[in-house]
Amino acid sequence: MTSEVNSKYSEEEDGEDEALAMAYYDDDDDLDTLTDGDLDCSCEDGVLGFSDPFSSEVKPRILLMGLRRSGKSSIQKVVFHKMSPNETLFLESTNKICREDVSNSSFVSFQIWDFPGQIDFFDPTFDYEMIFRGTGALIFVIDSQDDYVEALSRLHLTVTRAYKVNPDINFEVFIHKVDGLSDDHKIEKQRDIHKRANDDLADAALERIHLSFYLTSIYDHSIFEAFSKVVQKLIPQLPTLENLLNIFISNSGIEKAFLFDVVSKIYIATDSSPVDMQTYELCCDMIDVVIDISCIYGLTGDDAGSPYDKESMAIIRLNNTTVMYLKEVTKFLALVCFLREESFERKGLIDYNFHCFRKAIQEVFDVRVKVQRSRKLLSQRRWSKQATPNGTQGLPH
Ligand SMILES: Nc1nc2c(ncn2[C@@H]2O[C@H](COP(=O)(O)OP(=O)(O)OP(=O)(O)O)[C@@H](O)[C@H]2O)c(=O)[nH]1
Repeated sequence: MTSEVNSKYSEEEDGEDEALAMAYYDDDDDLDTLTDGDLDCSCEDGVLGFSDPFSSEVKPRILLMGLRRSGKSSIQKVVFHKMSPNETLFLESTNKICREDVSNSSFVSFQIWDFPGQIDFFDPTFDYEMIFRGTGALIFVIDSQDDYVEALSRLHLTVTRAYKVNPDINFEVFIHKVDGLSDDHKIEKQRDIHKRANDDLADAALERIHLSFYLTSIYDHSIFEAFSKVVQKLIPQLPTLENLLNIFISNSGIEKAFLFDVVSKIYIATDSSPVDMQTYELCCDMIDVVIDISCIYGLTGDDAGSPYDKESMAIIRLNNTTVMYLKEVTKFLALVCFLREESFERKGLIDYNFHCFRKAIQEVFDVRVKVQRSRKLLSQRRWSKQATPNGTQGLPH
């Protein structure tokens, strides 16, 4: 395997008024163009954050719940704090709700709430209605190496309570610690847990509650993949991003492309072809290589900046005629592509199309920022109206 990692790569000129048009790849080496209309980057509700119908904040909650020692804190530490899986052996039990903002370190913006193992819904000091009301996703972690009868009844109680308060929550069940199980055993456990959990809901006449199941472990990439899917469901512009990726790869002779949040290694979108775990793992490894090499060789002594910047790019040639190509999209996002060596000969074309892709993504982000600003203004106005008894005074300009 050979690799080139270039943190000082000069990009094409960013012409402000340049038409958004993507050149496309075909076997005849022709270059044609697609117009703005083909690149549908419209945003239905105009927010590239997360849908949060309950508050003016664009940051929904992701709750981590489950029995004691099921692995909740480990998941959070490994995915968002780069803790090595072995270090989680020394984590102390969580005894109060730990809230963490994930928005400062990466584009993917939400709050994670890590709950202590045993939550008592009947405890009057625990305002679960308030908590569930602003929740986007509830992740329930089940330890697959332990007896899960109690976990299933806890799952049922939690889900039914949460659903009553907020039927829009996505319910995600992580069948966790599967590293100790054989492949057959994993499938068998998943089938059994799936059946029992859904039977419990059917018995309570709550079949309409949809549970999604994932086999996870902190000792491989499965936890990152599962988290990626949880997060993707909360991005209202996902179809737009997928659409842009589809157009980009089909016009550039690329086989697969992922849009990654570099800090967490969560992929926020990919094209519509199926994801295979090995490809995803290779992408994660590539991001690690780029960040590590950039940290060692990319930062000068007086430079306290980030090892990942707008000039970051990398090419890795695998020994099976596949090329991996990574490029910076925004401060927090990278595009990682898989393509055949012969397609990579048309790198100029790919770079041009990438340039158009990046512009389109930027437009989607700009809409998000605009909407965030107007939401903030709106909530400030509401607040100032509430502050004056007759509501006649508006917000000072
Ligand atoms: N084998 C294996 N062990 C894991 C995995 N995830 C977590 N663990 C271990 O499970 C134990 C409990 O993990 P925690 O993260 O503290 O569990 P928790 O759910 O936060 O526990 P409480 O804070 O008590 O609710 C630790 O020893 C972890 O190392 C996994 O994927 N595989």
